Formats: sequence, structure tokens, C-alpha cells
Amino acid sequence: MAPSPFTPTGLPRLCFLSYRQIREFAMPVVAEYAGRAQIEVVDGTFGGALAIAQDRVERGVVDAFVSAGSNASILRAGLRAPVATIQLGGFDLLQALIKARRIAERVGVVMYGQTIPELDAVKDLLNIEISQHAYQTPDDARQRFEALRREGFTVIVGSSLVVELAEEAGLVGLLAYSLASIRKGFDDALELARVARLEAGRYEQLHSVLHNLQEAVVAVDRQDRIIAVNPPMQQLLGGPGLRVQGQALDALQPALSLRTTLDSGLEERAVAQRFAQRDWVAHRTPIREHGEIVGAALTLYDAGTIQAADTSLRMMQRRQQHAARHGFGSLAGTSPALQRAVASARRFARTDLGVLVTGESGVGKELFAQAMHNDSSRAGRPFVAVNCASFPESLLESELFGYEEGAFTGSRRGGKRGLFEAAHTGTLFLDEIGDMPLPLQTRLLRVLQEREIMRLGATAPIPIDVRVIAATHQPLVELIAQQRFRQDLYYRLNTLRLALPALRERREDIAAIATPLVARCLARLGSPLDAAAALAPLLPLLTAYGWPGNVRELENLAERIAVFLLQFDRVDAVRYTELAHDCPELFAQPGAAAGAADLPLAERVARAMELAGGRRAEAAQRLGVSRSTLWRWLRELEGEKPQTATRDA
Ligand SMILES: Nc1ncnc2c1ncn2[C@@H]1O[C@H](COP(=O)(O)OP(=O)(O)OP(=O)(O)O)[C@@H](O)[C@H]1O
Repeated sequence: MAPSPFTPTGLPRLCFLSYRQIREFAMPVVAEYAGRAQIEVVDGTFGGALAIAQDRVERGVVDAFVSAGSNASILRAGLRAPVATIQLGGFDLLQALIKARRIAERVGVVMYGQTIPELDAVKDLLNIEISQHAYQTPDDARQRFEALRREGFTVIVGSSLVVELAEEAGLVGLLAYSLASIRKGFDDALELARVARLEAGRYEQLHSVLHNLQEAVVAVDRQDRIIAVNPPMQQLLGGPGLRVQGQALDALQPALSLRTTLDSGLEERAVAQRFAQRDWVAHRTPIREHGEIVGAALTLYDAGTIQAADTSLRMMQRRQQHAARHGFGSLAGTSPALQRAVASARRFARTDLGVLVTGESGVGKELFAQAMHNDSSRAGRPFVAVNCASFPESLLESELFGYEEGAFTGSRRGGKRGLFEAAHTGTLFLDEIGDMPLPLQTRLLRVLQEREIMRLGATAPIPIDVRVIAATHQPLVELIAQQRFRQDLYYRLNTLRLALPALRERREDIAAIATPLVARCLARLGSPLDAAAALAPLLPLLTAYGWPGNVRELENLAERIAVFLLQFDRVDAVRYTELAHDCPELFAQPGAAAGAADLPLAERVARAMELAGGRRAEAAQRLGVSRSTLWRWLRELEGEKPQTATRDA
């Protein structure tokens, strides 16, 4: 696992706190551990040791302490920090006694805490008289020591303090610790320091998260006593000066109580709550450990912030609606007519001038507008498309320019920004500009000239930076002659002119546009057919067709063809003549059946006759052949007497 960024780095910091005797004895071990830890060696005198250690803890300069005997006990009892104890091993004591026996037959043993009953067994073994004593305080130790001295003991085995006293009195003091025990103490301290650092890292992380939250958070234990609180909640509970830790939340602020959560164990989310003259959204959550409820937490979210977030989410959704999805890469086809249009559009995209896109319905005017926007310096900014023909005049006006609150009956509170404002810094695509009512044309002209808009009912204009791309399928020059379009607006919009060719003027693009559409549709519907292979027999029909609805019509037809193809699992099994039911327009065109040369002759003729309602002249026209040819075919194919089965047109 990667270490938390909050875990302190560098060597673990140990503080070795002891009396002089053990400290001096332990120096070789301290030197041994110097590469693995940063070790501070401190002289600990009884009582003073704790104050020294506390100072280190408060300054946060020590990860773990290592100490022995009474010092270790005092540190453990009084510090909120890990303390490793240098333990006295039984073998250590035995070695010290063997040394003592060489000097004297009577040995005093003075240890911190309690006596060691097992020593009695050693007594006989070593042929030594042992007088054992335990002490709790330094005074206690001194008294024990004095008593032994009075009794004539000259050698004392014991802790660091005892050895110190013995030496002061000119007696022999033997330290009961071995270097091995001291090493063990340092190893324990290193491990404690490692764990302490991990915990400190975790705590820091939580602390930092909690303290940086904008929300007010409080956590309580099982008894509703506050165990954690962050600054915003501290403020709500009584200000920074008040000590809230350990207090019952219920008593401090009954309105924020978590008792019900503690009792029921149920989470409450997004509950509106009024507190301290503000509106909040409250979450109350039980805290569980191993399934048991051990506490609960309350989070208060500022209602204003939530409302702002809601608005921003809606704005984001709206911005996504106002984004241009297509680029020039979305344009299928390689015909010279299309390529010329693309080349012009690419050039226009580099300017910031208005563009008037002309062309029949469905030729791709909006697609080109999006592509120009995405190729321009305004890419990534809003692209707002509005169809001027799809709104009644009054609505179009408020859609485009927005309104102030109270501008008209039923106007929304706070007013509404218009599409010009929505398109600010981006592009506004005004489709079907020829359908814009004259009064709005006047307003539009003013916006284009002044570069500012005035919301309905507003008194001050709003500056606006928008590139306008307009489109029309109507001949604006004729509308001008009929006084249905303002000439000055026409010149304003018409700075750059992009005329898009109708699909029938670039029939070579039909396959390139239709094939991916059919392929996508087949894949979506789970058909195994290859779109290009399945479309090939239909290409003469598709190419011959007039496409009054241009690419949009082709898209629609491609979907129908794909759905028709669904019933076949192999291309050579497709009965193309049946497509006439789904796409009659393809078959109804003059010469259609003749175009579908890949279809068997019998089917083509039957189809043409059916579509012509039995009229031979019309059927011949559909097939693109003379009446006499048709008659001949009919006789050959059907052996039919034409006069009885058909009518002459
Ligand atoms: N060259 C092309 N390649 C692929 N798809 C195209 C191409 N041209 C147009 N389309 C697609 O045809 C459909 C109609 O295009 P678009 O809406 O841009 O036409 P329009 O001229 O703006 O139509 P209208 O005048 O009716 O608003 C869209 O789905 C568009 O993606």
C-alpha cells in the first residue's frame, strides 16, 4: 500500500529516557540503532521524566519513547504516546547475581514494582544469600537501599536508580539489565513508532478532510457525547472558545440531537432543517463498528449552497444542449460539389464574420454551421441553434432576447436569459431566418450592430459577444422584393455566403452517406448483414431518386431499409421487390425499376405494373422503356394477353 501523504517521512523519532546508569550502559545499543532511528537520549529523573516527555509529545517531535523500570511505568501512565519498556529478563538477573557472587556471599536485590519469588530457587543453586526488595517511589528505593546498607550488604543488584544510589554510598551496584534486553526495548520502540506514524497519518488525513469541509460536521459516541467537530460546526455550537468535546450534543443544542439516530440506527438523508436562522439540509448517519452502533454523525449542508449546486447542474445540462457535436469529419461524401462547400466553410471558420448558409431543407446547413463553429476560435464555447420558424412571434422574441421578472403576465420569477445570452462568447445559429417576423428582424439588426441585447422589460442593455450564422432554404432576395425581409439585415447576415448543394446535385455521395447509416442501424438491431453488400443492389434506385428532403430524407430511408433487411440473414436471400411496401417513393420514381437492374426482370416489371395501377404507359415510363418493349416483356414473362389484364393510359 502506498504511504499516505499525511504519514510523516524520515527516520522514526525515538526518545530514550532513563537514569544515568542504564543510559551509559545502553550507549553501544544507541550507536547501533543510529542508522534506523533518530534517537534523543534524555536524562530522566523521577518525576521530571514525565514533564520532559510531555513537552516532546506536545511539540510532536517524538514517535515513541523507550524507557525502563519506574520511568517506563510513569511514562505509560501519564503520556498519550507509545512507550516501549526495556524488560528485565530472568537470565539478565541471573547473570548479575553470578557477577555479584564473585564479590560477596550476601547480595541485596532492589527492583521496581515487585519482588521475584523465583529468585529463592536460585539462592541455593548459587550458594548465595539474597535479600529482595521492591520499591514504588525513589524515596521508597532510598529507604530500601539504606536498610540493606545498615544490614551490612556491600553488593546491590538492581535498577538504574538503585545502582546510582549504591555508587553514591561507595558500595558496589550491579545493573540487572543486559544489552540484549535493551536491544529488545529499542526494537519494540521502533515497531511502536511505525504503527504510531501510520495512525498519525490516518488521523491527519481525517482531521484535514473534516476541517476543510464547508459543511458543518459533528460526531458523537454511543452516549451522545461529542467526539469530533469541525470549525463550521464549532461555530454553530457556540463559537471557537467553547470546549465542546465530551459534552452531550443533546444538551448543548437539542435541535441538532442525534439521539434518535443512535436509538433507531436509521440513516436520515436530506432533511430540511432550520437552525440558527438559516436553512440547512441535514444528514444523520449512525456509525457502526462490526455491526454495532458506536456513535452517530450529523452533517449540515448550507441550503443556499445546495441550491447553487442545483442551478449549476441545470446550467451544465443546458450547456450540453448548447454544444456543437459535429465537425467537418461528420460530413460524409467526396463529391466535388460537397468538397467545394467544405473548402469555403473551412475558410469562413477562420474568420469571425457572419455567414449565411443557403440550401434546401435537409442539406446539412446546421451540420455545416456546427462544423464551422468547432473549427473556429469559438470552439468549446456555446453553440446555440434556434429555428425561427418553430416559434410564434412573441415567444421567439422572449426566447432570443430573454425577459426581466414581471415583463409580462406569467413571466418567470427572476426573469429568464435569452438564447443570445446563452450563446455569449459562442455562436448563435438562426435557422429559417426567412421566417423571422419583420419586427424581430429589426431587433436582430440592432443587436448585430450594437453588440448588446435588451431583455424584454429591461432598462439596461447587456453586452453580448456572439457570432451569428444564419440559414435559409428560401430565396431571401425574393422575400426582400416582397418586403418580407429587411434588406439591411440581409446585407448584415450575408457577409459570407455558403450555398450547399442539394443531394441530387451530388448523387455520388449517396452511397457514402447511406452505407454507414444502414451499417449502424443493422448493428444496433443485431443483424449480421453487411450494409455495403446489402445496399449494392439498391444503389441504382437510391441514385436515381430525386431526394426532395435531401440528407435528412436519406437518413430516414436508410433506417427503413435497415429495418426491412432485418428479416433476412443473408444478402443473397433478400427479396428487394418487397422493399416497395416500406419505401414506395423509391419505386414510384420514373425509371426506378429500370434502375434496379439487379432485380430479376419479372419482379421489376411486376413491381412497375403494380405501382402504375396496371397502366402500361405509366409502367413503361417507370421502367424507362418504351411501351412496346414493356408489352413484349409482359408477353414473354407472363404469356399474358395484355388487353385483358392491363389498361392503356
Ligand atoms: N454530408 C453529410 N454527411 C452525413 N450526414 C449529413 C450530411 N449532411 C447532412 N447530414 C445529416 O442530415 C441531417 C440534416 O442536416 P441538417 O439538419 O444540418 O440540415 P439543414 O439543412 O439544417 O435542414 P433544415 O433546413 O431542415 O433545418 C442531419 O442529421 C445531418 O447530420
